[in-house]
Amino acid sequence: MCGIVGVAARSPANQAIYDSLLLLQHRGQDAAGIATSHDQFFNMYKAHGLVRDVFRTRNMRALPGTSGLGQVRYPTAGSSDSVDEAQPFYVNAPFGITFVHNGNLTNWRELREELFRIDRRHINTNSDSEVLLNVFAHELQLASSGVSLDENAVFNAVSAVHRRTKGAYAVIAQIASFGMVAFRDPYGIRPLCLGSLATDNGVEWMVASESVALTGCGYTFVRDIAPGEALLIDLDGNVSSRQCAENPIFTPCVFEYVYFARPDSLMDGVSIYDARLNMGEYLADKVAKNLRLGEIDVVMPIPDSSRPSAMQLASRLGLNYREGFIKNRYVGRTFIMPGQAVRKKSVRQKLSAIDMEFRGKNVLLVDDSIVRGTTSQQIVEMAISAGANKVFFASAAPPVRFPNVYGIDMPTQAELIATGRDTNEVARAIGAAGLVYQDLEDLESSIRDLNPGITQFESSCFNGRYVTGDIDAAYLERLGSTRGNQAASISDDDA
Ligand SMILES: O=P(O)(O)OC[C@H]1O[C@H](OP(=O)(O)OP(=O)(O)O)[C@H](O)[C@@H]1O
Ligand SMILES: NC(=O)CC[C@H](N)C(=O)O
Ligand SMILES: [Mg+2]
Repeated sequence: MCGIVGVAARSPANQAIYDSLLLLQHRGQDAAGIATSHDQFFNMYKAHGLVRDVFRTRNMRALPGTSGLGQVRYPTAGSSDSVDEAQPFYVNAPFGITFVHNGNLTNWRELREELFRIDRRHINTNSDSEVLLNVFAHELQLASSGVSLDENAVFNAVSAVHRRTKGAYAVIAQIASFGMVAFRDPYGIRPLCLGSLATDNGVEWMVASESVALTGCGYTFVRDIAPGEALLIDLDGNVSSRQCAENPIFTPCVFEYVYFARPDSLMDGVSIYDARLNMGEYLADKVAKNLRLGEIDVVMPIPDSSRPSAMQLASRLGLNYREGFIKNRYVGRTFIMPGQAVRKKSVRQKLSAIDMEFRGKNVLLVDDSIVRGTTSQQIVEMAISAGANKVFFASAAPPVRFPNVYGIDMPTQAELIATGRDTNEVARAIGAAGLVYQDLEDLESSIRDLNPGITQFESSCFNGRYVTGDIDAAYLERLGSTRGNQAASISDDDA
């Protein structure tokens, strides 16, 4: 789940891009990059690491220009080792394009083959994003051949991208000496929004994965980009847009609301914070049905993402709410780290228990989700060694039982703790005295209650339904044997 940003400003853009990437850091911790546009040149710098480690003053100085793009990466194709797969990407023809992508294409292997055989384009990495850029570049070449590059050609190229590609993509691209284009796949699986800032020199624009990047940099949130829509910001700052998909069907990723997005973001008309409070409300009702409330002394969140849900659950049930785990603020998010060994080690480095909150008590721990069980297994253990009498567990999301193919790196069923286990068996596997999972219907209602316009969700990791229609057992098997093995080898190396 990468974070992407594009800035079309009236003064140097590098600092605003850097600042917004810091605000999107929770979406990708593996690599960061910025490409700015100055005169007819692009300047680019990308490397492994967190934003604050990647960019030194000298790198920032080498990024002049009033517009540019940035990305923080969480790999879902290729590997985290290759800096060539960090973003932005660049192609020199047609015109010169820099490009950032959040999401994951599901037909990128076929497209790569097609690009080479028919379109005569070579892809030099295993990144699906490089494939997506080359499809866009090829289609832009076709759409502008024999005519001058204009808005029509750009929008026609995006329409062709929608026809050829499958999967999830939120994209921002810069076309040299022409402008910035941003678009979202026809299902709007990954988020993208627009903000503006009035300055003495005119209006500046920012496009970003989450509204927190806009507001944190002083921009005002304008609107979400619609599924299938493309937006063009020309060199004078004029914005135009067009629906480029034939049949857009809004189907946002439910996991953005559960875990990925920051609580202070507004996404597709929904406050993430409010959605998580609602998740706590619904979960509370299920907890009340499944556990004996009189047995619970205290409710605790697992920092950070579960806090709003845990707090709301406790308040609805009239139970005490305490913080029993303290988070080391210098350790990043565990779930998006590459490799199981490093994820496992990080939970211990990241969270420690305050013994006095546990001693002799029956605690209900609340997390936003249980995926591989890395966090919950260790946290229950820590609670018990801190002196807890009984440890119950509640998850604000349903059991994760299916691989994700749209930008969350969980390629195999085998890695998911709920695979082949019912709720009681998962409870035993994580060492909990009782476990309550949210129902999918309630999870979706938590979000839909705040925006009834969302009629369906991309909830494949919970229900195995893949909205793009191209995912079958053979696809998942191939994904597991390629990416799953790769993930396993990362964990071995890191162990
Ligand atoms: O079952 P698992 O495979 O452990 O995955 C689920 C856990 O991972 C995430 O936390 P993370 O540490 O990534 O981030 P957070 O600080 O935002 O909660 C999520 O919030 C759960 O706690
Ligand atoms: N999580 C993402 O959005 C990843 C983007 C792209 N698929 C990559 O692997 O770099
Ligand atoms: Mg967590």
